[in-house]
Amino acid sequence: MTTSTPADGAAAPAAAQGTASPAPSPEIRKGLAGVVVDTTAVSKVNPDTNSLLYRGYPVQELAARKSFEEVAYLLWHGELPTPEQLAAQTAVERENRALPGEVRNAILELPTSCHPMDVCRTAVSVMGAHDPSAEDSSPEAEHAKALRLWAMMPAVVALDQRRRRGQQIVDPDEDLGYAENFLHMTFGEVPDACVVRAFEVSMVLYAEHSFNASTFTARVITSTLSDLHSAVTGAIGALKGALHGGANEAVMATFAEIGTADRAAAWLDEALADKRKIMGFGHRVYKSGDSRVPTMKKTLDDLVAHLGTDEATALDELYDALEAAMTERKGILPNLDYPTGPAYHLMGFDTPTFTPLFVAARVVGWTAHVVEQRASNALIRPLSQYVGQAQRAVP
Ligand SMILES: CC(=O)SCCNC(=O)CCNC(=O)[C@H](O)C(C)(C)COP(=O)(O)OP(=O)(O)OC[C@H]1O[C@@H](n2cnc3c(N)ncnc32)[C@H](O)[C@@H]1OP(=O)(O)O
Ligand SMILES: O=C([O-])CC(=O)C(=O)O
Repeated sequence: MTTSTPADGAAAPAAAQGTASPAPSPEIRKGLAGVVVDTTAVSKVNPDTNSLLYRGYPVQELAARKSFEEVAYLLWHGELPTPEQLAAQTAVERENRALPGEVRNAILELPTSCHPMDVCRTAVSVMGAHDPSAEDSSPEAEHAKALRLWAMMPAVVALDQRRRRGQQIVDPDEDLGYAENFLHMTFGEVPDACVVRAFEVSMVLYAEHSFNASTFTARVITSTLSDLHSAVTGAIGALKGALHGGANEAVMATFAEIGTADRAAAWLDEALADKRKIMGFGHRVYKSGDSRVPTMKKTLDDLVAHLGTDEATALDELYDALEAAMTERKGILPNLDYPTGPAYHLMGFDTPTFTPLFVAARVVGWTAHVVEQRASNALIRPLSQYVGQAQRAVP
């Protein structure tokens, strides 16, 4: 026999105390949907106006006018940097781009068959084990660790894609900006400005998104007074799933399954009949469109026009056909993972590298939230309603 009780920690029901009233049922919000759990000053997601503000600035304006480095500074410090502040951050970022030997060796020991998100997770864990101030949680130490971690992530992602392709590892180039250097380490050369710009826009758009599942994971871990690298390691695990960051690579699997634009509607009807979730569509917070999609779709279209290949045009047509069919059948709109998937493919990244690219950007948001959580901490520990066996004697 199973029993249903009030939430653990709640007052015992009157019935259990010998009176007749039934046990009150606690309100359960599955998946914490619609629950406000804390305040934040890092970003504001507004589904009513389809807007996203980073520290008060509209993200599409930041994507158009600011570098990813400037946006990272803004998210960490609350204000855009002065030229001196940016130069100081840039100097530290460039100094820390090369992976320490122990991180590089740990990656090279992993099987090339493991998922690149496992590589990211392991790399961050090893960075934490070797970080001289791993256990120092002062705001200064946390910012310094966040900056080092952010600076090293491109080398992790690039090294892993190259080793899986059997290519020689490319060292960072201190004369290049963040986005150019990332692409240089991955592809052995800096691509055209249009590709660099598209990549940088994706980094800005992916950098932060309030209390999404991976950021909340980082905040839960921080709330126990654990360290920053543990919080980021856990967040990477949460981002890997297909309902969150893993959707950007799942989008490419969908496109591969469909093949061509003319097959999109029929494919969708069958997938929906089979009750499949269509990756890259839908969102827990935005119900009438993701604020970031118009900017990223325009960036994808620019990339397609710039490349001018049949493959790029066909991919864009397939994108439009599936979006139109999904809007018509279900009224469910694309999220950011929908345009970033094909954009990363056209830039030349392997599909399993897409979610690690999301990590490289979101590490900024995660660490901004770690600092915010620590500054005003309360252990995150919700209640549950027990529905298991009633109390019984051990035989
Ligand atoms: C950057 C990011 O992390 S954005 C999210 C990336 N994830 C994805 O793209 C995965 C696909 N999308 C989904 O699974 C969902 O839309 C989520 C998980 C993102 C949001 O889910 P929720 O807010 O919990 O919405 P929920 O799952 O309750 O959906 C409501 C209804 O819409 C349907 N629905 C939502 N998204 C989809 C989808 N992508 N494909 C098909 N149906 C969908 C659900 O089946 C449900 O239908 P029902 O009421 O008939 O049962
Ligand atoms: O907010 C969410 O739930 C998911 C998302 O779009 C993100 O993390 O960028």
